[in-house]
Amino acid sequence: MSNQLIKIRGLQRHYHMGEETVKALDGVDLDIQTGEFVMIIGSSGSGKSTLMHILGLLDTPDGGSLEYNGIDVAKMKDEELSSFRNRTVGFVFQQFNLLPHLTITENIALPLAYAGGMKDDNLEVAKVYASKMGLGERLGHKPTELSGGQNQRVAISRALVNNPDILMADEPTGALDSKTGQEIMEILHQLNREGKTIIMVTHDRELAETGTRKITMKDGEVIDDSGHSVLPPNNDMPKKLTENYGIRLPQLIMAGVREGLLPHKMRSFLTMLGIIIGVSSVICMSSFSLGSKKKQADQIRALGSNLVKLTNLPLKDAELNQARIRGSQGLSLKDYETLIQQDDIQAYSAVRETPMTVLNDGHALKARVRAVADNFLQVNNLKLSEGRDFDPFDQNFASKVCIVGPGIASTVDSPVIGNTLTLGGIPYTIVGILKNQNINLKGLESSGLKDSSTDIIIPLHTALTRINQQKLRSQLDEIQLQVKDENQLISSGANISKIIQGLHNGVKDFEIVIPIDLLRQQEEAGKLLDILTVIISSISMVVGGIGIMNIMLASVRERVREIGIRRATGASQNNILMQFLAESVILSATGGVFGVLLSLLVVFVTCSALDIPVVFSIPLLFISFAASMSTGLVFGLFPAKNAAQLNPVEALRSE
Ligand SMILES: Nc1ncnc2c1ncn2[C@@H]1O[C@H](COP(=O)(O)OP(=O)(O)OP(=O)(O)O)[C@@H](O)[C@H]1O
Repeated sequence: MSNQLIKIRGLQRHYHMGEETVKALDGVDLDIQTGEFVMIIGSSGSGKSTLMHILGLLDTPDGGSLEYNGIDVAKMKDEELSSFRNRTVGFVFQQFNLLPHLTITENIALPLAYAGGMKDDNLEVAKVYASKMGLGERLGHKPTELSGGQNQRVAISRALVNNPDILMADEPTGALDSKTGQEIMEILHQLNREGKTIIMVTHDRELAETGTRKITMKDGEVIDDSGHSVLPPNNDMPKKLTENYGIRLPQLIMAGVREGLLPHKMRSFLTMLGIIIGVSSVICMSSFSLGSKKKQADQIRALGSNLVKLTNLPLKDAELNQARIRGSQGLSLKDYETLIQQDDIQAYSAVRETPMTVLNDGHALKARVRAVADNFLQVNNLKLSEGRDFDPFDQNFASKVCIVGPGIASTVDSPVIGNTLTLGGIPYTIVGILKNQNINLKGLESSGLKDSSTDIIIPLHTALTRINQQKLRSQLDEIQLQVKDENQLISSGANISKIIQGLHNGVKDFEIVIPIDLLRQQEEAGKLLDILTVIISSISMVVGGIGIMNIMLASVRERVREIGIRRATGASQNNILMQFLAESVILSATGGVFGVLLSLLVVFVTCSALDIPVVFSIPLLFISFAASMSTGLVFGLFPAKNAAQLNPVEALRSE
């Protein structure tokens, strides 16, 4: 059974700096066996650290070969290299390289997280290692609260936590006083006795003698090698270099919040502002628009749903003469009687406005007198608060009766029902009072709907038989038809128009008004505003996204060393990419959540103040949130890629 662990042939690492080439390693041949404690010594700049970094797969050589247990590392992909750093080798550095914002336990648990372990289990394992190193009292502390020796123990615990075969230590006692240094060395010797292969770089000649083997380097070459120590054969199977491996999503999100958001609260908030404004403005504008449209539609329905109205077109005298000559009398009872025979009509009425003086007990009243036929109340969605509707007798025998709006009723002595009003010099008995509709008609003028509060309604037949008709004036001012199906309004309107054109010998002296359709047309016109809102919100999101990209680039720059440490403990390029991507998505998604919450607040407050119904487009809430997340994803990709592509050694060396 072979003891051979590492085989190096002709290893080279050259740095090109302009014209000059620095040969950090220049053709190194070396074999290292399992269980050795190899001390690498040499003057400053002789290539010791470079060799260690290449052995630890933190750096790649320019030439030569490196094999671990017979496996050529040049053929390994990033995931395999990362898995190797995570499980087969543990690093201990002169400057400890601990993450300052993590506790001792979390620092020790870092390689376990990259090995895919569950957070709670990882922390338990980390505590065991910390206790073994005498750090049991310091588990919740941060590295800045510990002494150098204690920090180095933490680093050793972290290097050991995945139970690697090899420990690589670069000047592990360099930053410690001699007594603490001796304690650390004692730990390393103990680990070597327990079977770990240790490769250590040192300047200290005395320390160099304490290993089982000493290698001396100069100018990138091995100039002296004390040779293999006699070791028992190794029967352990080599560790598999790749297994199920990777950091879990909840840990990634937690890390994103703790390391990306919380340490820089103000900066994060300001970065989110673009997203918050974008998301909240699009939701608010859509809710206001939906709310006011709903309000108008509700009001129009309250004033009579499924309504198609025919009115006389206001024509000048000459045009009116022409129309009469061509045989059109304007809207007439004949038109009305023809239309109400149509199958798609469920209720109908005809109206003629009758300007008359109205007297109540000798006092003039400001009122609109309307003579109406058939189902006027039903078609106009009017209800009576008292009394009765006209009956067929009233209509057929031209009764002198009237129904009054609540505004008129309030001016009449009670009991109002049975009282009389004088219309055009003739007394009319009040038989009914209209219920107050409580509708604010502001904004609905274009729909042709009017408030009926000051109306006085009399039977159409009464008006046509008792009141003198003006010359040229058409019989009816308005024909109101209630269509069975709201969806058929437009086609019914077209059909009605065709019939009347026929009856009027092609004279276009009438117009068709469909209040709900008018509203729809207004909505169509309002779409431009919707598009504008979406464009402005998108611009805001892009600005927010650029802000996120900027901050993430700054964050990557600030955390280069952290990236190096993570790579050394087993993070793959993909892990780093995901970590920074998670941070930017968390940033933008949090902005999205704030944006949604802000819009909910603004919409509730504003709509209550303006008496507009609160309407949210639920799909839009989700779309806005998804858009904010995507912004983080898209704009976070570039900084995250930058982070992932950093060279681990250069990242570790950065200040
Ligand atoms: N990124 C780099 N770019 C250019 N030259 C480099 C780089 N890294 C190392 N070198 C050079 O390679 C040579 C070997 O460096 P290395 O760090 O391996 O030496 P060392 O023996 O570990 O030195 P020390 O004991 O001072 O840490 C040095 O001359 C160094 O300047």
